[in-house]
Amino acid sequence: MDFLDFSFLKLTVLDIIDMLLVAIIIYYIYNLIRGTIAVNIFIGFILIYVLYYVTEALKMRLLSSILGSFVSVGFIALIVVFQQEIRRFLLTIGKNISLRNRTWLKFLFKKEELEKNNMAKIKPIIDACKTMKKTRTGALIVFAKYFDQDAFVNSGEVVDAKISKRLLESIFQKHSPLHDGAVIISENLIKSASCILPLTENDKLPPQFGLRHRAGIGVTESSDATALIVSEETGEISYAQQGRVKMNISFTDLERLLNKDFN
Ligand SMILES: Nc1ncnc2c1ncn2[C@@H]1O[C@H](COP(=O)(O)OP(=O)(O)OP(=O)(O)O)[C@@H](O)[C@H]1O
Repeated sequence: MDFLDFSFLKLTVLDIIDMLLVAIIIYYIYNLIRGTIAVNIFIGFILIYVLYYVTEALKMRLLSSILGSFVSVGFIALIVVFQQEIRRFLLTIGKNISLRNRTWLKFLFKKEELEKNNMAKIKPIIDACKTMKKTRTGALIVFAKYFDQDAFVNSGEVVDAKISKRLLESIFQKHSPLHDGAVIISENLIKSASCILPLTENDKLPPQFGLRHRAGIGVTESSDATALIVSEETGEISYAQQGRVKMNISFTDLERLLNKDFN
């Protein structure tokens, strides 16, 4: 069978390491975009890429040249389509580096002291959520690790105030002029209020999720922020992270999540 050349199947140890590394990268990319519509585009692109290699190895010239040109242009298209995910990926790398620095900080300044300080920051937020849950006050609070001036300030009102239970409750109470939209917390401050966020396009969300939940999830798809949503309808608290949402969480869970993500 001269026309079939399977010489490309000869594997060396380096090839196996190479494939393992590619598999790990693909797994991480998949994990990053799981639950978002980007996953379908990603799977489609991987299939075309595999097909291209198969047709090239089988020397199907016409098909492989068509797929080849698609793959080369596809890389540019991928950058455009996945710009939000690429941005999140780069932010995750940066975040991991700063997390490592924080581990050193814990060695330098006792772990318990950092946790105590963190709890002092989280408590007013949890207490405000308890009240808003009871009074069925809708709220959307975003915790941004990097405060993106353009994204958050342009659409809302600058607040730049210390985090306090009463301030959060006042912002979200129904008659406040700032109650519509999201509050952004960053750098230990309530940076802005009444911010308009990008809505998620995820079509697999529960039907009861309206604009507040969609905005909370949307902001976590396009940035490394996390979002806390108090439902006006049910008082339920949801927590969104990387485009995924945990519904109806308890205050103990909320405390654990904020302790992990907001410091
Ligand atoms: N793009 C947006 N960015 C930030 N907040 C938004 C955005 N769109 C809508 N909101 C907020 O969501 C509110 C409307 O919420 P809606 O009832 O549609 O949401 P929901 O997810 O069903 O939540 P709830 O359970 O509280 O009703 C608006 O009053 C506004 O405060």
